[in-house]
Amino acid sequence: MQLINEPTNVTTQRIVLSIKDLTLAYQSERLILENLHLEIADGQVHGLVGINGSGKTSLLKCISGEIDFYKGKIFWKGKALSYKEVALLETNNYFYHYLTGREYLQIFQAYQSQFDIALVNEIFQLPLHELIDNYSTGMKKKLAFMALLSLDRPIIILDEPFNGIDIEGSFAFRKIINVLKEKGKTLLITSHIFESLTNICDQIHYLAAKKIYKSYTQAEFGDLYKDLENLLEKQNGYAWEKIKNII
Ligand SMILES: Nc1ncnc2c1ncn2[C@@H]1O[C@H](COP(=O)(O)OP(=O)(O)OP(=O)(O)O)[C@@H](O)[C@H]1O
Repeated sequence: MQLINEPTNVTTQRIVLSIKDLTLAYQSERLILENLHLEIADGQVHGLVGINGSGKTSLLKCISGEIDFYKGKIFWKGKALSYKEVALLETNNYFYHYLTGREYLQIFQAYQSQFDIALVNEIFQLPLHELIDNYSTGMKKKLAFMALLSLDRPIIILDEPFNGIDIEGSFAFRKIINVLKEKGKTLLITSHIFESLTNICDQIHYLAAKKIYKSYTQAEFGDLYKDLENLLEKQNGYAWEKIKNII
């Protein structure tokens, strides 16, 4: 039996999600991603970190099919990836104003009738009878996460899932992510909360200079933290020296 967070050796596992030579520019034609490569093995949870604006959300949107004007190829099990393989939790979630939480989830339930709204809500405790408009930011994110769980897709992409979520909710999210992993789903998650990723990921990728700059296995997560500290020091060393004189 393999423990959930036991280090996995990616070289011995079958690569299922493969991104090759991905290059992306928006209208301005400034390159956001350039010849980016990324591989994820079957049933693994991978994290994606990088400074604000480095292109994490853009990459996730390419994988989920929301952006289709990139160059390069994305493969799922050796074939061109279809957006139907992917479930995406976006950073910000938008809802129709006049729906209650329950009505929203019932739309998803239509696709998977065995999805038990009441059971899942025992974990999240949302006031499902209320209009979503009256939900807080964190409650909306929980609702969107619940809806995503009803979609039985092999690739699950979570963009900043822990943003705005209370401690209990983050704990529940992590537990559910581990269940999804046990069920063989492949997950890619961004987060600015380093510890939220180290607890659940098999690998973490650092996105910088428009590509996957460096990838870290579980045994190397400590190096990632040190690398980030060193990078910050190198880039802004002078400012760090002087800042105490001006604030
Ligand atoms: N629709 C768009 N049109 C033009 N430029 C965009 C668009 N969306 C994102 N960008 C630019 O692409 C770059 C990458 O943005 P992206 O949102 O992918 O970064 P990120 O790493 O997810 O950032 P953050 O950590 O702040 O969420 C940024 O410079 C951003 O301004």
